[in-house]
Amino acid sequence: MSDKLTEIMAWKRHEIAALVRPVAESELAAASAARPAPPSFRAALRPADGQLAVIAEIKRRSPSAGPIATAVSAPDQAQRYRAAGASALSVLTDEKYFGGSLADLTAVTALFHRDPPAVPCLRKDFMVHPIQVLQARQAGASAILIIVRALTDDEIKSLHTAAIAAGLDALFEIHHEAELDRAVAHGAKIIGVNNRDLARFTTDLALSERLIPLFPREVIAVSESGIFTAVDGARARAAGAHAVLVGEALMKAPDPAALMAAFRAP
Ligand SMILES: O=P(O)(O)OC[C@@H](O)[C@@H](O)c1c[nH]c2ccccc12
Repeated sequence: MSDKLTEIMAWKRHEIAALVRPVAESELAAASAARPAPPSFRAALRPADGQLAVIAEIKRRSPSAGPIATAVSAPDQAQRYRAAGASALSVLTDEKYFGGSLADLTAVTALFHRDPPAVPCLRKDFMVHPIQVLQARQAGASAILIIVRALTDDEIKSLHTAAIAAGLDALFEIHHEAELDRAVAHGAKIIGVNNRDLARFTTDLALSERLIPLFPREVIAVSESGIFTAVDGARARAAGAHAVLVGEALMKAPDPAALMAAFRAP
């Protein structure tokens, strides 16, 4: 595992230590039933028109890019992305490394509740315990992230079981072929290739081109990171991606709608 990812996961375990307690599937189901059902993340990634789905990420900064758009309001950015045609949103909720928060996610889903239509939101964070899945459901998320290379099989099983109990989808993120086998073994329905190597902070879409063709046909494929241009979007589509997950390029785009259209251009 990359040293930066190791560092972040260690921080995350420390950060949530005070919250950690057993979380029964019944509690997750009750938390889900107590709130309006969130829009389906999985359905958003297979649009009826067959076009490439765009998951637009709200990301103020990152270890690899540094500051991106540090003063942006999450609800404002969410509205901008919705107006631009985003299929779904990815909302960073890690504060230390990415400048996000659970409050951001709650504000975005509350906005969509007040002012429909709602766009499904992925809670983008380093998940290590079901308590974070409960937090995600309570914040109105539609999906959570499972970073395969950073978790044991028991941890993955625990998070995936909790997500299912809470009525959430799970985006399994991989960076190597061995991780694809693990994700499939866990019954992943949505698998993303992170084109960024968190050890060297390099990105290479060749990773999506190599790994996505190996996915089982029924799995929804997402190409994540380092997608900036129409060519990048075309490469992801040609590799067999159903969706792209884009942060920095869309956070910096003067016209997010034009950039999303460019990713989808035939
Ligand atoms: O800003 P980019 O290069 O478009 O990357 C977006 C997204 O893929 C990236 O932020 C990401 C992919 N996997 C993650 C896991 C945690 C935090 C962030 C990420």
